[in-house]
Amino acid sequence: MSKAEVTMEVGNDGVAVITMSNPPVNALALAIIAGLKEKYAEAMRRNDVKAIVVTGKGGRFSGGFDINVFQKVHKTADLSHLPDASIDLLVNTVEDAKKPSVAAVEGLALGGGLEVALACHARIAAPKTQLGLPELSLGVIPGFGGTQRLPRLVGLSKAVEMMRLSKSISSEEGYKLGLVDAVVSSEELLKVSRRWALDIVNKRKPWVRSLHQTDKLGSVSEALEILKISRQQAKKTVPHLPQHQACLDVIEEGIVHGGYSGLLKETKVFNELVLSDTAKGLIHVFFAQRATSKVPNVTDIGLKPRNVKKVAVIGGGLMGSGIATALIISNIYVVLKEVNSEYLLKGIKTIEANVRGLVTKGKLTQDKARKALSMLKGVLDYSEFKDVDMVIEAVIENIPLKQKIFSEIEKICSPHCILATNTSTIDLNLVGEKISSQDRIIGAHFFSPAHVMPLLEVVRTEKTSAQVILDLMTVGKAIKKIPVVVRSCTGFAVNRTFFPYAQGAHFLVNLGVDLFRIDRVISNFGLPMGPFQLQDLSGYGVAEAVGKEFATAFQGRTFESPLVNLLLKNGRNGKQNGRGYYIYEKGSKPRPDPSVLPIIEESRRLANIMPGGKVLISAIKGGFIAFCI
Ligand SMILES: CCCCCCCCCCCCC[C@H](O)CC(=O)SCCNC(=O)CCNC(=O)[C@H](O)C(C)(C)COP(=O)(O)OP(=O)(O)OC[C@H]1O[C@@H](n2cnc3c(N)ncnc32)[C@H](O)[C@@H]1OP(=O)(O)O
Repeated sequence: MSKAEVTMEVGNDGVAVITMSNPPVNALALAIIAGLKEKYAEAMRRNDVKAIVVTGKGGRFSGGFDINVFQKVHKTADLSHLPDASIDLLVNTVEDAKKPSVAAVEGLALGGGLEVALACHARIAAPKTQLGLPELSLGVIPGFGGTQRLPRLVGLSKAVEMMRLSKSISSEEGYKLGLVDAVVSSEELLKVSRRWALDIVNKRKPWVRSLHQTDKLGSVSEALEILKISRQQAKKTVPHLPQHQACLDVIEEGIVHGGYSGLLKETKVFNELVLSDTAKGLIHVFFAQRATSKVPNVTDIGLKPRNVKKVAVIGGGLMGSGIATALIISNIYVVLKEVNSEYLLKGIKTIEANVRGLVTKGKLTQDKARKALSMLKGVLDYSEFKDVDMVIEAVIENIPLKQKIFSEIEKICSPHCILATNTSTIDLNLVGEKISSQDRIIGAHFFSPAHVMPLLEVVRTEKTSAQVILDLMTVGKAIKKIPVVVRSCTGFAVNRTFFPYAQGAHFLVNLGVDLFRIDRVISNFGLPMGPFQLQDLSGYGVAEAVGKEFATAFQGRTFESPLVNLLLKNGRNGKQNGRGYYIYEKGSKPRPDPSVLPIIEESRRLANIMPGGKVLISAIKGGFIAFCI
């Protein structure tokens, strides 16, 4: 691991180029921050230095403050790891220095990295550079002045949107907004930045200290109105996350009392949030998510991923069409196979609707949508399977059917073709029982909607080869998923965890607890929705199939609720046919469906676990909540 360092080179033009180097993202480790202070002090002392350019090595400016430091703080609860650099470094040393600084920004400038650039007197960026303040996604707020400088450069509304959604913008958009002073090619970046710095010295360019700019803030009353609306949005969408309101409070402090006061409050609030449970949890997730990409004896044995250009998806239902969508929008050619023209057309229509939905949400351009759909071919047989690099089977959770399909595709596909199943629960050894090439069997368990949800369970058996695992992990990353490698057992990781949770919910309902109250308790606890609304989304057929698998795998240890089967008999299948626990009407939130209550009563009668169940409500309620936590 090359060490973190800050270098400085002074050119004949009198410009000192200070370069941060801390691969792979030039994170602002404490050594980098100390190095910046040291080089700046030297640059200020030297008479041959007229101006400074700050840049990052390796085509990236900086990915922000070193998040490892937060982990150190969490372990020790010792904030001294976080001495104040916002004022000391970025105000006193950079922004208020007697010599101007220009940031030469390439690749990405995120968090503290962008904040260093904001403290400079101009920013020159290479094309498509990623600029953002994603600190709220880590449970904190920008702590190097971003809450004050960003609104003063791009305007309050845009700044609040970028911070609250941890949404980056490109250097091109930054130029339009006034965050970036010029966008030039990588080759020109340093030259233009040096010239810009000298132009500031010679008064040919403005010497801008963004902390003191107010022209983009509008009037205080307008600003307070924007913040009021943002507060209401945060209260509604993320009521459990303290960093959102805290960020708005800090921004307001600076608007009402001035940028410097805002900085002082920012540092205080930042240090409080660093120790919050939310920050501890989200920073753990940050590293845990990256740790999943390191799989012993797979990613560390020198294997190179093979190029997967063409994938066959078998089954154009909810999951198959979602998987096909995820592949084609990432430029992977898809052959979608169904058993008849009606189902095939339905699958293709679903994919087209998925792609249109992404365009409507601004997640895909029209051109990319057209290109994606051009990479989809519907078939009714295996004739196009000879040259596919991977097959993903996504048919119903029926073991004999899956075994039949795998026998067929093993005969038709090339010997290197990856044979994947999207099963959510069935043991892969069972799925592949009838084929010989067990090393190519792997689970590609997507989560509905497959073209949206980021998690991809990569399920391996004892025989799955390291190459196949690596190939699927690579495809997962290419289609913007987070691949997590798990072993093959009933339920793999997610459903094995989810199943007892769902069981508990059904247990309580059959004990007499109000179903809709359970959903309210869970959504008030902070999950996106309760177990029954979620069951409406995934459909009752899945719930019944998964329930049977678990009952078989854990005989005598599961509670078999009659409710799902009664619902199916009553012609209900959740949101899919508009008849679930809730009523689904376009444009409005799901409403409890009173016509489901008699079915629930019937389930209680059949389950007969506790007549009425009233006596246990308090204990159960406590137990259930504890259970969910
Ligand atoms: C004078 C002395 C005084 C000392 C002062 C002390 C400070 C004072 C108080 C602190 C104030 C800080 C204020 C600041 O506002 C806070 C922040 O900046 S928080 C961090 C904000 N940045 C981010 O959230 C970005 C996080 N990273 C990413 O989004 C992505 O990594 C990326 C940068 C977009 C790159 O993505 P990829 O190319 O996919 O690469 P990976 O994600 O796999 O990452 C590769 C590798 O790098 C590690 N890494 C990435 N970012 C950071 C980081 N910011 N800090 C530490 N490490 C980082 C990542 O974990 C991977 O590591 P690996 O898994 O390979 O070991």
